[in-house]
Amino acid sequence: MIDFDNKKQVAKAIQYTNVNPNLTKEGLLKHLETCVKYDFDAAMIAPCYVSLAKEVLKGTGIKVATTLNFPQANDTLEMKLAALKALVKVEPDQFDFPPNPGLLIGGREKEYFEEMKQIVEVSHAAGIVVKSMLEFGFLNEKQKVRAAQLACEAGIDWVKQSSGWGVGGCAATVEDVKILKENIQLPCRVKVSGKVNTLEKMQAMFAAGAELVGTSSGPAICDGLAGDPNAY
Ligand SMILES: O=C[C@H](O)COP(=O)(O)O
Repeated sequence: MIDFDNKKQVAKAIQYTNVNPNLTKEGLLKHLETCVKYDFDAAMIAPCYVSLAKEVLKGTGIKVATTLNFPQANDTLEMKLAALKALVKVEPDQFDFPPNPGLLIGGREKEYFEEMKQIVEVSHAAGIVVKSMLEFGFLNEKQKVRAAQLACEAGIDWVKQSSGWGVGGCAATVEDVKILKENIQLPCRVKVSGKVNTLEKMQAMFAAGAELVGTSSGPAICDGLAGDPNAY
């Protein structure tokens, strides 16, 4: 567990996110500048900006994290793998992707699992860390448990209860973080996201088992201010 009185440790548990489709190159550069200023763990940005972010953040130790088939989740596996092939070429350190919730809800666990497994295999071979956004807003209790277990079995590095963009109130809850934590084992770990916009909320999520947070309120959290609840 990090020391929440230590700003450096707090910053190093934050992946500062701006994956808005209307983000311009200038906006991206400002975002990266903020990542450097606070020394966040990662800049979480859209795939179209990975190359530029890699160049700008070179030597800072700040990771470049991005997304795959985000936020919709329902491309075919073939499409996801083709996009992944292109993503591997621009060398992000990590990416977050949503496995298709409809497969799990429809009882097609094998396909749900297989999708994650194949994505993990390609990514790990390229040295890329993979996080699954399990979109708990779509799932009932039993499905949430299975989603976490299957992601862990498939070799996913980090499970996350939501992209922060899904349905069903995508705001993170302590209960959902606990479900993740209780249904995975190391080396799989828990990332949380969705309206985690204050230090207090981050602290509560970490007490429940999260070790990383994806948030658009990184600076506000570090400065002890309230983040923008309507950031997205
Ligand atoms: O980490 C991903 C989400 O987009 C976070 O957004 P949010 O902090 O505005 O809820």
